[in-house]
Amino acid sequence: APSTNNPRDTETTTAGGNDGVDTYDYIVVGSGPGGAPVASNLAKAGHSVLLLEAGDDQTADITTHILHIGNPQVTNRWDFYVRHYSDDAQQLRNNHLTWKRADGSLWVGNGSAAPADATLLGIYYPRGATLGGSSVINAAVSVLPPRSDWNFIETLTGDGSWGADKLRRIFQRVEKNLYLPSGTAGHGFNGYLKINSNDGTVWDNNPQLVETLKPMVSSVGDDPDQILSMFKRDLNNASPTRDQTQGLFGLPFHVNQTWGRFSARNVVLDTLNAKKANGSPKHRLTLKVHSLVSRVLFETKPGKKPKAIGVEYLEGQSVYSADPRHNPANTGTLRRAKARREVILAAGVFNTPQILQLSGVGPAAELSQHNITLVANLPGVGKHLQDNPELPVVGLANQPYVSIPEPGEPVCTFGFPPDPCVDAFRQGQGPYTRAGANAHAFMLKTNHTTNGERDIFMFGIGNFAFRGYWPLDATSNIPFDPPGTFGLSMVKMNPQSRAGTVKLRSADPRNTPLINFNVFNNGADTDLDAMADVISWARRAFGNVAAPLGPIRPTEPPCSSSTPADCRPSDKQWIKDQAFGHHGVGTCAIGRNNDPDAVLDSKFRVRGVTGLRVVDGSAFPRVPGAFPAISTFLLGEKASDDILDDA
Ligand SMILES: Cc1cc2nc3c(=O)[nH]c(=O)nc-3n(C[C@H](O)[C@H](O)[C@H](O)COP(=O)(O)OP(=O)(O)OC[C@H]3O[C@@H](n4cnc5c(N)ncnc54)[C@H](O)[C@@H]3O)c2cc1C
Repeated sequence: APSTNNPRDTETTTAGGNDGVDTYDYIVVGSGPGGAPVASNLAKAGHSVLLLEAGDDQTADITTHILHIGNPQVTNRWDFYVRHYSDDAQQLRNNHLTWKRADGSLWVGNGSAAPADATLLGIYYPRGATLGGSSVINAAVSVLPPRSDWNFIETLTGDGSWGADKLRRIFQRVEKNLYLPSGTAGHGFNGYLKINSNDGTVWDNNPQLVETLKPMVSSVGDDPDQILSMFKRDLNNASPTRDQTQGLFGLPFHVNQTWGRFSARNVVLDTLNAKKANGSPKHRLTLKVHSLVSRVLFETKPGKKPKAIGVEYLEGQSVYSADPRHNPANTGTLRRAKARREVILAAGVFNTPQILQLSGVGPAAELSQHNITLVANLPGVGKHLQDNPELPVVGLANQPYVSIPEPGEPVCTFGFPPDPCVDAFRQGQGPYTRAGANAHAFMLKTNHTTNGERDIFMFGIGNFAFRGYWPLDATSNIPFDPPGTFGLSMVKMNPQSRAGTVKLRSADPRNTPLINFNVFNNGADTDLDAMADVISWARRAFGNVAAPLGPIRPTEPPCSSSTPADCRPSDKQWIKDQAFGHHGVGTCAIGRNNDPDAVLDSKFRVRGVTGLRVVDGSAFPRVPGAFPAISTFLLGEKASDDILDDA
């Protein structure tokens, strides 16, 4: 069934001007890490809540439960194509541009190699569009941001309910830590948000990876002979020096005891399925999937700010054009729902600003181009899009990386059927029930850190380098990595560039917006120099990997010279050309009262109107740390507190 209604939750009111439209206390739009906790907490507090989600509920798809194979699928993702630059010449240098050919097929490669009949779509940027949002398709890396990211919001807004200590307490409230001794300071053990880390055994089966990481450990002054204990160091520890501490750590993930994905979907379903003793629903939560919200409805009265009183949505499967299953003939059925108290937008970094703009809340000049009636002139809606630039430093070892199988265990095909590891997973056994070899993080502080904190996050992969995303059904000129490839993925934290934009392509709510990340714009040298330093550092570390595996020969970024200074200009150009991202935030940012670009106040309220908040990745004024999912869950929790305080 496309929707799950608790009949007594909906009140179809014919009196009081509600026009026979279903009315709830709150309407939440989007069920990712931002929206799911809000919908759940408001319902648990006794309110009636309608949660509208454009995607499906894919709980029945086993791949959405197995982190090791849970990639974006046609059933759970939206395909966006973005620009990194306004400058066409620079844009065309990216090796992962997706193009559409005359026969409708997709091709991936840079501008110099594109077939003559190909039209540029852009750089592929998938988002989760399913119950649970992107937390159902992400890599589930679960890292708290540095304290400074939360303190920044406190300083920016002067709101003492922000700040690192406050958010750490929220984390403790919601975390269900599965990898540390109960009672470990700074962690929670009784919450809902399951976070697990490696138990150390994976490293026995991946000795070459361990050898590869040893020179990196030495480079920050740590003892490589102690490396196995470092894999269990807690990256989310509460030490006051955490954000300055370099070196190797274990990497936590939002998964359960047997490495099954825990996502925002669980938060919704657990609330929806909770029952009273008599078997009736415990909470007044109504979920409607296949519901693409097209605009917020406002009530306007003289002398008062416009008040959000509900939403319009298109009911139907795959109505949005980014859905790979989209059929343009499917226009959906227009529906309305009303909110007595508030509407909360949590549709993600691209769709929340799109909904606001379609509703008349955004930059006045842009809205008038699309003949949208202005409700509130907020120039910051869709501005300040930002991301963590990511790039692998790649090398070739003298041997292939071999992961030693546990005796008697099947060989996994990573989702290609028949995959014997899927059956084993269903029985709580096999390789998919344990941490993979990517369950480590190497943290580095470069000379370009702007605040004395570590500014680079890394992890290493054998036989493969992660160069970003492109449509899997595309043909491409991207070569396969030979066995022995070592891909050291680096993620730039605290990126300085915050100049991306999300603008309406048209007033059709089924159309995707125009997205340009404008990467390496402001503060470009800080980010580029930090990443270029890491490339030089990694080449040195590769050269120090012991025989017979090493030394590892650096292959990418390409540079034939052995003199680091000679490589630097081409390295910086390579970073500009090939860095990618998938952590976009900031398009409806919280900001100070006198900032014209501040879309939200410190309580997530949309300025210029009442009854409307934004609670998702768009609200961050800067990218939280290296990975935003856990920070977004915490936003959802904090916003729940703020909304209930006002209720
Ligand atoms: C492939 C991939 C890998 C990632 N890996 C990691 C990682 O390992 N660790 C990490 O921390 N972060 C990772 N991220 C990022 C992280 O998952 C997101 O930052 C996070 O999920 C954002 O949460 P959100 O609530 O803002 O939006 P989302 O999770 O994107 O949820 C938005 C929801 O709103 C729905 N929606 C959109 N428009 C409408 C509409 N008009 N009407 C109704 N519903 C709508 C969407 O269908 C979606 O379900 C990854 C993201 C991707 C895509």
